[in-house]
Amino acid sequence: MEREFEAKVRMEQRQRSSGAGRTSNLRFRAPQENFTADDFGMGKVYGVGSYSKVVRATKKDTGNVYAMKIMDKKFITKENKVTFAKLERVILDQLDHPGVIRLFFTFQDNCYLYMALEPCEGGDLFEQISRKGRLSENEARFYAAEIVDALEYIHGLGLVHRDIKPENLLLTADGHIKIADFGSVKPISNSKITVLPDLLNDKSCTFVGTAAYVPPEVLSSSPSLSQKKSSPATYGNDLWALGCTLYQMLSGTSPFKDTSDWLIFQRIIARDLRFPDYFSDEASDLIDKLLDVDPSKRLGAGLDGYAALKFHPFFKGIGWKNLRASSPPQLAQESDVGNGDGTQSNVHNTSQIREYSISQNTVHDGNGGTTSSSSSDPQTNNVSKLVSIDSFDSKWQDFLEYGETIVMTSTVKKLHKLRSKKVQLILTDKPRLICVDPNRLERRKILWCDSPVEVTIQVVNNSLFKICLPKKIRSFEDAKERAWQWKKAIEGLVRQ
Ligand SMILES: Nc1ncnc2c1ncn2[C@@H]1O[C@H](COP(=O)(O)OP(=O)(O)OP(=O)(O)O)[C@@H](O)[C@H]1O
Repeated sequence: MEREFEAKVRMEQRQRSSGAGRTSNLRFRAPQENFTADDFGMGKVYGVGSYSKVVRATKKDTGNVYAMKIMDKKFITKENKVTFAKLERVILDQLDHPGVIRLFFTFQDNCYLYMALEPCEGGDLFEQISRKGRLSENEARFYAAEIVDALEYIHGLGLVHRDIKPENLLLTADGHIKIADFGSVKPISNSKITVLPDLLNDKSCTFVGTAAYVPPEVLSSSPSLSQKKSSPATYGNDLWALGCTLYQMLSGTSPFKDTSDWLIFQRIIARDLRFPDYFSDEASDLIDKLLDVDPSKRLGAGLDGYAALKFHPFFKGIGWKNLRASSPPQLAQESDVGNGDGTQSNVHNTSQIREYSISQNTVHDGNGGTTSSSSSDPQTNNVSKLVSIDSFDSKWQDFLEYGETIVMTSTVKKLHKLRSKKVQLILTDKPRLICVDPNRLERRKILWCDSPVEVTIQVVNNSLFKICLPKKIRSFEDAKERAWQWKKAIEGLVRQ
């Protein structure tokens, strides 16, 4: 795998030195350094994405702090994510806007690629919505304005982000928005951004976004999402996602939220959109215009689109020229509990749809969940992805025995009567299912280990599942909606 990765990089370098393509004179602003991981003190994990882990890293000699995006070369090669990683590197290198995460430098070693990014200590917009339940109109207006300002810049360069969602909208320590995660970006034909031709043409770049924020035209252009057919990338994609994000800020949940991706897609295609009555007329009107089924008619698309968007009555009072100098909303801290209507249902609804099929073979299980009869089952595919990315996180290594590997892990809620407790569930290849206190980093229990003991998993819905042991049933809620993945992973190990 590693060789394959190096070969791809070498091929890219050869193409560059032979002058092929539009990047023959591409010089990186953010240099490729000869640093090693030992040059940094690695701190807390900011977040884990589908192909990376982002860690707070302090350069030992300068004391400078970075958000270090670390990608396992074997993992990204195996999962065909090399293009995403390279594309993000090349694009971020050329972006310069206060509303976009800045890339400072990159380096690599035998196993990992490292991207030193500007750190965002305020978490992401999803967390703010979760903590507050829902945002006030003033708060939502401010964040929406900063997103519009950054999108105007990105679109002005001829780029479509294609994965705008609250999780990718990060917050600085003082509360300003920065757009992150440019792995799905698509340059349009006359883009001002320089990109290697192989990055533009690579088939592994097929991408349709994140279920809850995907516009209807992307769904109707790929009846089976497994088809390697490029979805039409237009600025309208991001404007639709902006409309969904604004709706989510104001209500606490995304507008087409449902219990499975399949049902979400049905609601998007039917534009099954309902506005809560506490939305102001201006907010409803703006969202309505961003969620136009015709991408070219969405407010913000078209030639003078951004002027029309910025002058919408919802944005009345926004000082567009001084946005970054004006005071952002107060950030809610982790201990703050939201009490709006959105709190209860505010679980991540962001499963990413990249190259697998969700169409004909998906059937409903009668419990509000879905399962699939085919080998291209998304849930099954996700399990194999998680095997790698979860093993990538070494925080839980202390709980393992020698040679034991993590198959899947998640912070979940253990539900008991009316109470719930946060626990870290760790499934290993031994196999064992370990329950850890994630705050104290102490082992609480081994729920199950390889023995003649029968274990089955009952899925209640995408988030809720029960681990059924002969003498005990324990209920859990996985906010990342991985109930089906837990079932497949645990029962898969039982069968082996
Ligand atoms: N600059 C940053 N500062 C602080 N946290 C960050 C930064 N960049 C990313 N993160 C955190 O790390 C998480 C993963 O980052 P990112 O989305 O870039 O990874 P990814 O592997 O491309 O994931 P995916 O494509 O699944 O969203 C983010 O959701 C966020 O919580």
